[in-house]
Amino acid sequence: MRETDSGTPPGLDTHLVVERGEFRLDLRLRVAAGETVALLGPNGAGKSTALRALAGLESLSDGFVALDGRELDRVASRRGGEPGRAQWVPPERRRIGVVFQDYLLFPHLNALDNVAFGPRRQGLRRAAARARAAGWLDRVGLGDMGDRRPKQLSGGQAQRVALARALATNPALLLLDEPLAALDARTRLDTRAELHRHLTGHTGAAIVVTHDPVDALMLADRLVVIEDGRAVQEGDAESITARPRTDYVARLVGLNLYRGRAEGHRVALDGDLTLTVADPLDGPAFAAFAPSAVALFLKRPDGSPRNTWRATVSGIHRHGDNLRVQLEGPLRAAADVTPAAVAQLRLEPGQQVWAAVKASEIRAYPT
Ligand SMILES: Nc1ncnc2c1ncn2[C@@H]1O[C@H](COP(=O)(O)OP(=O)(O)OP(=O)(O)O)[C@@H](O)[C@H]1O
Repeated sequence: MRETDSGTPPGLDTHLVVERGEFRLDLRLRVAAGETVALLGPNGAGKSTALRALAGLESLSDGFVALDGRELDRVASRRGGEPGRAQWVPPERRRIGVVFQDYLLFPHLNALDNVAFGPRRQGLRRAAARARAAGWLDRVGLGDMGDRRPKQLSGGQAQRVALARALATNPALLLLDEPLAALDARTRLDTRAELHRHLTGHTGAAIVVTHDPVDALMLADRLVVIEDGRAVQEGDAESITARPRTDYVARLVGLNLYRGRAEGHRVALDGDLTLTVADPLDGPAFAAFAPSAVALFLKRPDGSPRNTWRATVSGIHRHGDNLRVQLEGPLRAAADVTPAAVAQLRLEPGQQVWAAVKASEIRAYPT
């Protein structure tokens, strides 16, 4: 691996602490050069605050930001009063490219000059900066739109110009805040694929903030889930999907998740229900199963070695080709059933049913 002057591997190394009234962001994060990390989390988790702090637009209460071995920000020891800055590089001198939702393009410059702005700042002459900008507009498929003002571009086009503008400076760190959120479904699909290509070609580190698990899975090498200012789970898509550790993550990946205590093949859940699982385990455990693993019956099913419980239907919604049935009772759970099954069982809110899940469909793992 390439090394920086200080001998550290290139990329981002940071500990962000931002205190703002009740809210506290406390996030330790490393992103290698060439790697894309998705920051995922519910509203108000602190995702945008993290990006703004990295860009230098938000003051750290504590911690540091180092990029390619160079410190951009460090808060001096806080003992005895207000935090001071031991190191501070202003936003415009950080090698960071940003695409923020509320900060897309300069309205008074055309697309070409928007993209040329960064290279100009880096000291390139006007003609050279424009040539580089034209090259980037080409790469995002907007070679013929250089003379358009932002208000003459569609949302998707403006987003691509913003991406070209961020990449044109060859940033060591690329920050994208909900890059696809404003786009309609069709444009989103195309832009996501295109963005993925650019991220793959980008040699610096990249962080993408998103609400959308599909965007995160498609764009990033690694996911970091933050809730209430802290990282609650991180890993690749496979490990997070297989073993969610919070209710938010479980909902995100579409699983029913419960906490309990395992003793061999039995997991006693925090309510008073005990599940039988296929793989034995001991100690505090999570148990998770997919909504599609839940079968519904009007009468208690017998014979098969299933987990069964009595439940009340609290809601029915369309979910892809199936219907998702929300169940209340000793276990709050979602069940995916076919429209035919809903009709046959005459399911409706308020109705009592029996729910069943096979032991082999339940994943149990330590907390
Ligand atoms: N300018 C501000 N002044 C005071 N509090 C703020 C400000 N901006 C954000 N907050 C608070 O800081 C916390 C983190 O907000 P932040 O915008 O970083 O979350 P987020 O994860 O990006 O959320 P979203 O997905 O809704 O954009 C929230 O509790 C929010 O209410």
